[in-house]
This record gives sequence, structure tokens and C-alpha cells, in this order.
Amino acid sequence: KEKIEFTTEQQALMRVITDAYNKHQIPQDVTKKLLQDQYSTEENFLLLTEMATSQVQVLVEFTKNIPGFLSLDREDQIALLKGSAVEAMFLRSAQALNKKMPIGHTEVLEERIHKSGISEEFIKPMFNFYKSIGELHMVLEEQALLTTITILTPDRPYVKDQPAVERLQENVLDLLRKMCVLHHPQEPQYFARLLGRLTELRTLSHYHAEMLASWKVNNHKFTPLLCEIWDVQ
Ligand SMILES: N#Cc1ccccc1NC(=O)[C@H](C1CCCCC1)n1c(-c2ccc(Cl)cc2)nc2cc(F)c(F)cc21
Repeated sequence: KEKIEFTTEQQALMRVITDAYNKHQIPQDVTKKLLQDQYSTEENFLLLTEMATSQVQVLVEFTKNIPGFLSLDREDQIALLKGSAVEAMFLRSAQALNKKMPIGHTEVLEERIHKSGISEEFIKPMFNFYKSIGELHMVLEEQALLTTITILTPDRPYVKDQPAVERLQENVLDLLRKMCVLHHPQEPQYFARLLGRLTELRTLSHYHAEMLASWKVNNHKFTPLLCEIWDVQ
């Protein structure tokens, strides 16, 4: 049984990232809203744009706490945020769906999302991703580190100093690898499976603009922030 040792730097990094992840939760819990009422496709689209907009603001605050992020070139910081916002939102949505809920709530939530206005062709890939995240039973620290790794992806479009991003990402990857051994000692391949989800996440995120454009509403209105961050309008 491998003895897991964390350096003092890694312990500090873990605490900072976990605290930031906890602090920057989504203000109002979207699952509670969706469980409360069945909304029209228009109301759901509005809720989505509100959630996505607040999610971007939450993401910006979260990245400020990633050690080293603010020392990156400012344009690279923007490129990393723009490049990861959609993936971070789908990760957050997956974690929202896979949260422990009273009996029958998850089924209601899934039903509401199926009927929310999203076009059928995207339902399957989206729920496949949510299910594959759920099967991992990630602990909170792993969720926080996975989101951080997604943000610190060096090969996003327009990133100039990729090695600087790689150095930050490597520290977080090393920490995540150790956390996976610690929390899933029986699954030596767990870390690799976790990283494999990031590939699935990137594929799903390619659809996001189409998913929004094909939402069953007459008028697709977006906030200025979403127009900036998402390739819409
Ligand atoms: N945005 C956002 C966001 C930010 C933080 C947390 C959840 C978010 N997701 C959301 O609000 C949307 C809602 C918005 C109202 C209409 C039904 C979907 N959502 C999505 C979903 C996000 C995008 C795109 Cl194109 C399709 C779907 N998959 C969800 C899974 C869940 F379990 C869940 F509760 C919510 C979920």
C-alpha cells in the first residue's frame, strides 16, 4: 500500500483551492429551483442564461485564488477563462445532478432537464457525460482540483506563454494524482479515468453554442457577458 505524503506546499495548495471552490458556489441553488417548479422553455432558457452568467462571475473569483494565476500574463488569464468557462459550467452542472438528494429527486431533476427546451440530439451526450462523472464518486477536493486543471489548460486558443500555464497545471495534476490514490486506493486507474473525463467534457463543450441556438424558444436573448464568453449572438 503506497504511503501518500503531501509536501507543505501541496497541503497549502489543496486548502486554498478547496476553500475557493467552496466559497464560490452558485448563489441560488439551480437544482432547488428546478425541483420546485416545471418551467416553460422560455423560463428555462432565461434561468440557464442567468445561471451561466453567474457561473462565469463565480469562475473569475475562483481563478483569483489559484496560486500563480494572477502572475500570468493578463491576456493569458483572459484566454484561460474564456477557454474554460463552458467546460467549468458543464462540470458544475454534472456535480449539481450527482449531488446526494432525497429519493426520487434526481429523477424529477432529470425529467425537468429533458423537458427544459434543449433539443433532443444533445440530451444523450450531455446525460452520458453527467452519468460518467457521477460514476466516479469524486470527493469535493477532487472536484475542485479537476475544475482547476480545466482552467489551467495550456493549449487554449490565444494563450501566449503556454509553459507558464503548464507549470501551474503540473502542480495541480501532481496533487490530484496523490488525492486519487488517497481516496480511491482500490482503483489504481482512477486518476487516469478522471483525466479521461476532461476529453469527454471538451467534446460536449463543442456543442454548447448549438445547444443554446437550438433551444426551443422564439427569442434567444443573451447577457453581454455570455456573448463575450460563449460563442453566441
Ligand atoms: N449554466 C449553468 C449552471 C451553472 C451552475 C450550476 C448549474 C448550471 N446548469 C444549469 O443551470 C442548467 C439548467 C438551466 C435551466 C434549464 C435546465 C438546465 N443545467 C444544465 C445545462 C447547462 C447548459 C446547457 Cl447548454 C444545457 C444544460 N445541466 C444541468 C444539470 C443539472 F443537474 C442542473 F441542476 C442544471 C443543469
